[in-house]
Amino acid sequence: DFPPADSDYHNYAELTAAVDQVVADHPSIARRTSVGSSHQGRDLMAVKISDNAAADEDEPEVLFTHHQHAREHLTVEMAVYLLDLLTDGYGSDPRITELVREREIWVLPDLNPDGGEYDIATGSYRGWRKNRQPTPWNGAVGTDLNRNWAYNWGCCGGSSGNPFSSTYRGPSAASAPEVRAVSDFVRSRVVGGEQQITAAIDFHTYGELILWPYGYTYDETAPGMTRDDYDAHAELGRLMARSNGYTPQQSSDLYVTDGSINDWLWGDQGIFSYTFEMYPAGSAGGGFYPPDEVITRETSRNREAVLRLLEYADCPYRIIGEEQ
Ligand SMILES: CC(C)C[C@H](NS(N)(=O)=O)C(=O)O
Ligand SMILES: [Ca+2]
Ligand SMILES: [Ca+2]
Ligand SMILES: [Ca+2]
Ligand SMILES: [Zn+2]
Repeated sequence: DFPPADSDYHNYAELTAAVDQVVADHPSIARRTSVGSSHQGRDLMAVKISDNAAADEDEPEVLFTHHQHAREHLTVEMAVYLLDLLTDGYGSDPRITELVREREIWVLPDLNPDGGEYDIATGSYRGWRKNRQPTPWNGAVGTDLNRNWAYNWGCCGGSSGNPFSSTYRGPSAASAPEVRAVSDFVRSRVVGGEQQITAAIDFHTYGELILWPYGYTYDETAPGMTRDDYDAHAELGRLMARSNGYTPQQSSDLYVTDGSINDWLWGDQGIFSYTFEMYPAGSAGGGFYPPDEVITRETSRNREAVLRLLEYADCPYRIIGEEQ
Protein backbone atom coordinates (compact mmCIF):
# COMPACT_ATOMS: atom_id res chain seq x y z
CA ASP A 1 0.00 0.00 0.00
CA PHE A 2 0.99 3.67 -0.13
CA PRO A 3 3.24 5.00 2.62
CA PRO A 4 1.12 6.21 5.57
CA ALA A 5 2.01 9.85 4.81
CA ASP A 6 0.36 9.42 1.38
CA SER A 7 -2.70 7.45 2.52
CA ASP A 8 -5.09 9.70 0.58
CA TYR A 9 -3.91 8.11 -2.68
CA HIS A 10 -6.18 5.29 -3.89
CA ASN A 11 -4.69 1.82 -4.28
CA TYR A 12 -6.48 -0.49 -6.71
CA ALA A 13 -8.95 -1.82 -4.15
CA GLU A 14 -9.73 1.69 -2.91
CA LEU A 15 -10.19 2.93 -6.50
CA THR A 16 -12.57 0.07 -7.23
CA ALA A 17 -14.55 0.90 -4.11
CA ALA A 18 -14.65 4.58 -5.05
CA VAL A 19 -15.94 3.73 -8.53
CA ASP A 20 -18.63 1.46 -7.10
CA GLN A 21 -19.67 4.17 -4.64
CA VAL A 22 -20.06 6.76 -7.42
CA VAL A 23 -22.19 4.36 -9.44
CA ALA A 24 -24.28 3.42 -6.39
CA ASP A 25 -24.85 7.10 -5.57
CA HIS A 26 -25.77 8.05 -9.18
CA PRO A 27 -27.32 4.96 -10.82
CA SER A 28 -29.13 6.75 -13.66
CA ILE A 29 -26.10 8.69 -14.94
CA ALA A 30 -23.15 6.42 -14.09
CA ARG A 31 -22.45 2.85 -15.15
CA ARG A 32 -19.43 0.66 -14.50
CA THR A 33 -18.35 -1.66 -17.28
CA SER A 34 -15.16 -3.52 -18.12
CA VAL A 35 -12.95 -3.27 -21.19
CA GLY A 36 -10.97 -6.38 -20.22
CA SER A 37 -8.24 -7.55 -17.85
CA SER A 38 -4.64 -6.65 -17.12
CA HIS A 39 -1.82 -9.18 -17.57
CA GLN A 40 -2.26 -10.32 -13.98
CA GLY A 41 -6.07 -10.41 -14.28
CA ARG A 42 -7.16 -7.15 -12.70
CA ASP A 43 -10.32 -5.61 -14.15
CA LEU A 44 -9.77 -2.69 -16.51
CA MET A 45 -12.75 -0.53 -15.54
CA ALA A 46 -14.66 1.89 -17.71
CA VAL A 47 -17.20 4.26 -16.18
CA LYS A 48 -19.78 5.77 -18.51
CA ILE A 49 -21.32 9.06 -17.40
CA SER A 50 -24.35 10.43 -19.23
CA ASP A 51 -28.07 10.95 -18.76
CA ASN A 52 -29.80 7.69 -19.65
CA ALA A 53 -26.42 6.02 -19.18
CA ALA A 54 -27.84 2.57 -19.91
CA ALA A 55 -28.73 3.70 -23.44
CA ASP A 56 -26.36 4.39 -26.31
CA GLU A 57 -27.60 7.81 -27.36
CA ASP A 58 -26.53 9.75 -30.44
CA GLU A 59 -24.32 12.20 -28.52
CA PRO A 60 -20.62 13.02 -28.91
CA GLU A 61 -18.52 10.69 -26.78
CA VAL A 62 -15.39 11.79 -24.89
CA LEU A 63 -12.68 9.50 -23.46
CA PHE A 64 -10.50 10.09 -20.39
CA THR A 65 -7.72 7.59 -19.72
CA HIS A 66 -5.51 7.42 -16.64
CA HIS A 67 -2.47 5.65 -15.19
CA GLN A 68 -0.73 4.15 -18.22
CA HIS A 69 2.46 4.62 -16.19
CA ALA A 70 2.55 2.90 -12.82
CA ARG A 71 4.34 5.58 -10.74
CA GLU A 72 2.04 8.33 -12.01
CA HIS A 73 -0.50 7.82 -9.20
CA LEU A 74 -1.83 11.41 -9.26
CA THR A 75 -3.57 10.51 -12.54
CA VAL A 76 -5.75 7.99 -10.69
CA GLU A 77 -6.76 10.78 -8.33
CA MET A 78 -7.60 12.85 -11.41
CA ALA A 79 -10.02 10.11 -12.47
CA VAL A 80 -11.66 10.02 -9.03
CA TYR A 81 -11.98 13.81 -9.16
CA LEU A 82 -13.62 13.66 -12.61
CA LEU A 83 -16.10 11.00 -11.52
CA ASP A 84 -17.13 13.11 -8.54
CA LEU A 85 -17.17 16.40 -10.51
CA LEU A 86 -19.42 15.09 -13.26
CA THR A 87 -21.84 13.12 -11.08
CA ASP A 88 -22.14 15.56 -8.16
CA GLY A 89 -22.41 18.44 -10.65
CA TYR A 90 -25.35 16.89 -12.48
CA GLY A 91 -28.50 18.65 -11.33
CA SER A 92 -26.59 21.25 -9.33
CA ASP A 93 -24.19 22.92 -11.79
CA PRO A 94 -25.99 24.07 -14.98
CA ARG A 95 -22.90 23.77 -17.18
CA ILE A 96 -22.08 20.27 -15.99
CA THR A 97 -25.74 19.23 -16.15
CA GLU A 98 -25.89 20.26 -19.82
CA LEU A 99 -22.66 18.43 -20.64
CA VAL A 100 -23.76 15.23 -18.92
CA ARG A 101 -27.05 15.48 -20.86
CA GLU A 102 -25.43 16.15 -24.24
CA ARG A 103 -22.32 13.97 -24.07
CA GLU A 104 -21.44 10.37 -23.29
CA ILE A 105 -18.31 10.49 -21.14
CA TRP A 106 -16.00 7.47 -20.65
CA VAL A 107 -13.60 7.53 -17.71
CA LEU A 108 -11.05 4.69 -17.71
CA PRO A 109 -9.45 5.32 -14.33
CA ASP A 110 -6.63 2.76 -14.38
CA LEU A 111 -4.97 1.31 -17.50
CA ASN A 112 -2.05 -0.20 -15.53
CA PRO A 113 -3.34 -1.66 -12.26
CA ASP A 114 -0.61 -4.34 -12.13
CA GLY A 115 2.17 -1.78 -12.39
CA GLY A 116 0.52 0.53 -9.89
CA GLU A 117 0.13 -2.22 -7.30
CA TYR A 118 3.71 -3.37 -7.86
CA ASP A 119 4.99 0.18 -7.36
CA ILE A 120 3.51 0.39 -3.85
CA ALA A 121 3.63 -3.31 -2.83
CA THR A 122 6.55 -2.93 -0.38
CA GLY A 123 5.15 0.21 1.30
CA SER A 124 7.78 2.40 -0.33
CA TYR A 125 7.86 3.59 -3.92
CA ARG A 126 9.76 1.55 -6.51
CA GLY A 127 9.70 4.10 -9.36
CA TRP A 128 8.02 1.55 -11.63
CA ARG A 129 6.67 2.71 -15.03
CA LYS A 130 5.72 -0.21 -17.25
CA ASN A 131 3.13 -2.99 -17.01
CA ARG A 132 4.12 -6.32 -15.39
CA GLN A 133 4.21 -8.56 -18.48
CA PRO A 134 7.45 -10.62 -18.56
CA THR A 135 9.76 -11.23 -21.49
CA PRO A 136 9.97 -15.02 -20.98
CA TRP A 137 13.43 -15.78 -22.32
CA ASN A 138 15.49 -13.14 -20.53
CA GLY A 139 13.73 -12.38 -17.27
CA ALA A 140 12.96 -8.80 -18.16
CA VAL A 141 9.60 -7.45 -16.99
CA GLY A 142 7.32 -4.82 -18.43
CA THR A 143 6.17 -3.14 -21.60
CA ASP A 144 5.82 0.65 -21.69
CA LEU A 145 2.13 0.94 -22.51
CA ASN A 146 2.66 4.37 -24.06
CA ARG A 147 4.98 2.90 -26.68
CA ASN A 148 2.81 -0.13 -27.52
CA TRP A 149 -0.09 1.41 -29.45
CA ALA A 150 -0.58 0.27 -33.04
CA TYR A 151 0.19 3.46 -34.93
CA ASN A 152 3.68 3.83 -36.38
CA TRP A 153 4.77 1.38 -33.72
CA GLY A 154 8.57 1.46 -33.32
CA CYS A 155 8.91 3.63 -36.42
CA CYS A 156 11.11 6.47 -35.39
CA GLY A 157 13.50 6.01 -32.48
CA GLY A 158 10.84 7.08 -30.01
CA SER A 159 10.91 3.83 -28.04
CA SER A 160 13.24 0.97 -27.19
CA GLY A 161 13.47 -2.62 -28.46
CA ASN A 162 15.36 -3.61 -25.31
CA PRO A 163 13.02 -5.50 -22.96
CA PHE A 164 15.02 -4.15 -20.01
CA SER A 165 14.43 -0.54 -21.09
CA SER A 166 11.86 1.62 -19.36
CA THR A 167 10.52 2.56 -22.80
CA TYR A 168 10.38 -1.00 -24.15
CA ARG A 169 7.75 -1.02 -26.91
CA GLY A 170 6.90 -4.72 -26.45
CA PRO A 171 7.43 -7.55 -28.97
CA SER A 172 4.66 -6.26 -31.27
CA ALA A 173 2.07 -3.50 -31.48
CA ALA A 174 -0.74 -3.91 -28.95
CA SER A 175 1.04 -6.92 -27.43
CA ALA A 176 0.19 -5.58 -23.97
CA PRO A 177 -3.24 -6.87 -22.90
CA GLU A 178 -4.05 -3.47 -21.43
CA VAL A 179 -3.39 -1.69 -24.73
CA ARG A 180 -5.22 -4.40 -26.66
CA ALA A 181 -8.27 -4.11 -24.39
CA VAL A 182 -8.52 -0.32 -24.59
CA SER A 183 -7.88 -0.35 -28.35
CA ASP A 184 -10.68 -2.88 -28.81
CA PHE A 185 -12.98 -0.75 -26.65
CA VAL A 186 -12.27 2.39 -28.69
CA ARG A 187 -12.79 0.49 -31.95
CA SER A 188 -16.11 -0.77 -30.55
CA ARG A 189 -17.30 2.83 -30.41
CA VAL A 190 -17.42 2.97 -34.22
CA VAL A 191 -21.16 2.91 -34.90
CA GLY A 192 -22.49 2.99 -38.45
CA GLY A 193 -18.96 3.52 -39.70
CA GLU A 194 -18.42 6.60 -37.55
CA GLN A 195 -16.22 6.80 -34.45
CA GLN A 196 -18.51 8.16 -31.72
CA ILE A 197 -15.63 9.36 -29.56
CA THR A 198 -14.54 12.77 -30.82
CA ALA A 199 -12.04 13.86 -28.17
CA ALA A 200 -9.78 12.37 -25.50
CA ILE A 201 -7.31 13.22 -22.76
CA ASP A 202 -4.68 10.74 -21.50
CA PHE A 203 -3.43 11.81 -18.06
CA HIS A 204 0.21 11.45 -17.03
CA THR A 205 2.65 13.07 -14.63
CA TYR A 206 4.71 15.15 -14.55
CA GLY A 207 5.65 18.45 -16.23
CA GLU A 208 2.51 20.59 -16.36
CA LEU A 209 2.13 20.24 -20.13
CA ILE A 210 -0.71 19.86 -22.62
CA LEU A 211 0.52 17.80 -25.57
CA TRP A 212 -1.09 17.07 -28.93
CA PRO A 213 -0.07 14.71 -31.78
CA TYR A 214 1.95 13.70 -33.51
CA GLY A 215 4.67 12.42 -31.25
CA TYR A 216 6.49 10.34 -33.85
CA THR A 217 7.57 13.31 -35.98
CA TYR A 218 8.66 16.88 -35.43
CA ASP A 219 6.55 17.93 -38.42
CA GLU A 220 3.30 19.69 -37.61
CA THR A 221 1.53 18.29 -40.66
CA ALA A 222 2.03 14.70 -41.78
CA PRO A 223 -0.09 11.90 -43.26
CA GLY A 224 -3.45 12.10 -41.52
CA MET A 225 -2.71 15.52 -39.98
CA THR A 226 -3.70 18.42 -42.22
CA ARG A 227 -2.98 22.06 -41.39
CA ASP A 228 -6.57 22.41 -40.14
CA ASP A 229 -6.25 19.26 -38.03
CA TYR A 230 -3.05 20.60 -36.46
CA ASP A 231 -4.36 24.12 -35.96
CA ALA A 232 -7.55 22.84 -34.32
CA HIS A 233 -5.53 20.61 -31.98
CA ALA A 234 -3.20 23.48 -31.12
CA GLU A 235 -5.90 26.11 -30.59
CA LEU A 236 -7.97 23.84 -28.38
CA GLY A 237 -4.81 22.83 -26.51
CA ARG A 238 -3.94 26.49 -25.94
CA LEU A 239 -7.48 27.25 -24.78
CA MET A 240 -7.26 24.49 -22.18
CA ALA A 241 -3.76 25.57 -21.14
CA ARG A 242 -5.00 29.11 -20.41
CA SER A 243 -7.25 27.59 -17.75
CA ASN A 244 -4.73 25.40 -15.90
CA GLY A 245 -1.42 27.15 -16.53
CA TYR A 246 0.16 24.14 -18.23
CA THR A 247 2.45 24.67 -21.22
CA PRO A 248 0.78 23.74 -24.54
CA GLN A 249 2.93 22.15 -27.26
CA GLN A 250 3.17 19.39 -29.85
CA SER A 251 4.07 16.11 -28.22
CA SER A 252 7.35 15.76 -30.12
CA ASP A 253 8.47 19.19 -28.86
CA LEU A 254 9.04 17.37 -25.55
CA TYR A 255 10.71 14.37 -27.21
CA VAL A 256 9.90 11.98 -30.03
CA THR A 257 7.74 9.01 -29.05
CA ASP A 258 6.36 6.26 -31.26
CA GLY A 259 3.49 3.94 -30.42
CA SER A 260 1.86 6.51 -28.10
CA ILE A 261 -1.84 6.56 -27.34
CA ASN A 262 -2.25 10.06 -28.77
CA ASP A 263 -0.82 9.11 -32.16
CA TRP A 264 -3.10 6.05 -32.31
CA LEU A 265 -6.25 7.86 -31.17
CA TRP A 266 -5.79 10.55 -33.80
CA GLY A 267 -3.93 8.69 -36.53
CA ASP A 268 -5.95 5.49 -36.46
CA GLN A 269 -9.33 6.62 -35.05
CA GLY A 270 -9.57 10.34 -35.87
CA ILE A 271 -10.12 11.31 -32.23
CA PHE A 272 -8.87 14.74 -31.12
CA SER A 273 -6.33 13.62 -28.60
CA TYR A 274 -4.26 15.19 -25.80
CA THR A 275 -1.83 14.16 -23.13
CA PHE A 276 -1.97 16.15 -19.90
CA GLU A 277 1.27 15.98 -17.91
CA MET A 278 0.12 16.98 -14.45
CA TYR A 279 1.86 18.57 -11.45
CA PRO A 280 4.67 19.25 -10.68
CA ALA A 281 6.32 21.34 -13.41
CA GLY A 282 9.93 20.50 -12.65
CA SER A 283 12.13 18.63 -10.17
CA ALA A 284 10.70 20.52 -7.20
CA GLY A 285 7.32 19.38 -5.89
CA GLY A 286 8.10 15.71 -5.48
CA GLY A 287 8.50 14.60 -9.09
CA PHE A 288 6.49 11.40 -9.63
CA TYR A 289 5.57 11.29 -5.93
CA PRO A 290 4.02 14.57 -4.81
CA PRO A 291 2.60 14.44 -1.26
CA ASP A 292 -1.09 13.59 -0.97
CA GLU A 293 -1.71 17.10 0.35
CA VAL A 294 -1.60 18.37 -3.27
CA ILE A 295 -4.25 15.96 -4.63
CA THR A 296 -7.28 18.25 -4.25
CA ARG A 297 -5.52 21.33 -5.62
CA GLU A 298 -3.85 19.60 -8.54
CA THR A 299 -6.85 17.58 -9.70
CA SER A 300 -9.36 20.45 -9.45
CA ARG A 301 -6.83 22.59 -11.36
CA ASN A 302 -8.01 20.76 -14.51
CA ARG A 303 -11.73 21.37 -13.99
CA GLU A 304 -12.08 24.12 -16.57
CA ALA A 305 -9.86 22.41 -19.16
CA VAL A 306 -11.97 19.24 -19.00
CA LEU A 307 -15.22 21.20 -19.33
CA ARG A 308 -13.81 23.11 -22.33
CA LEU A 309 -12.86 19.86 -24.08
CA LEU A 310 -16.33 18.48 -23.39
CA GLU A 311 -17.92 21.64 -24.80
CA TYR A 312 -15.95 21.47 -28.06
CA ALA A 313 -16.44 17.71 -28.46
CA ASP A 314 -19.42 18.13 -30.81
CA CYS A 315 -17.12 19.82 -33.33
CA PRO A 316 -13.50 20.48 -32.29
CA TYR A 317 -12.84 22.32 -35.57
CA ARG A 318 -15.15 25.10 -34.32
CA ILE A 319 -12.15 26.34 -32.33
CA ILE A 320 -10.61 27.54 -35.64
CA GLY A 321 -13.91 28.61 -37.14
CA GLU A 322 -14.04 25.68 -39.53
CA GLU A 323 -17.28 23.77 -39.95
CA GLN A 324 -15.80 20.58 -41.53
C1 LIG B 1 3.26 11.58 -23.82
C2 LIG B 1 4.77 11.56 -23.98
C3 LIG B 1 5.21 12.58 -25.00
C4 LIG B 1 5.43 11.90 -22.65
C5 LIG B 1 5.34 10.81 -21.58
N1 LIG B 1 6.08 11.25 -20.43
S1 LIG B 1 5.95 10.43 -19.04
N2 LIG B 1 4.49 10.61 -18.47
O1 LIG B 1 6.17 9.05 -19.32
O2 LIG B 1 6.86 11.01 -18.08
C6 LIG B 1 5.91 9.49 -22.13
O3 LIG B 1 7.16 9.40 -22.20
O4 LIG B 1 5.11 8.59 -22.47
CA1 LIG C 1 0.21 13.38 3.76
CA1 LIG D 1 -27.12 10.47 -22.73
CA1 LIG E 1 -23.42 7.16 -28.22
ZN1 LIG F 1 3.45 8.89 -18.19
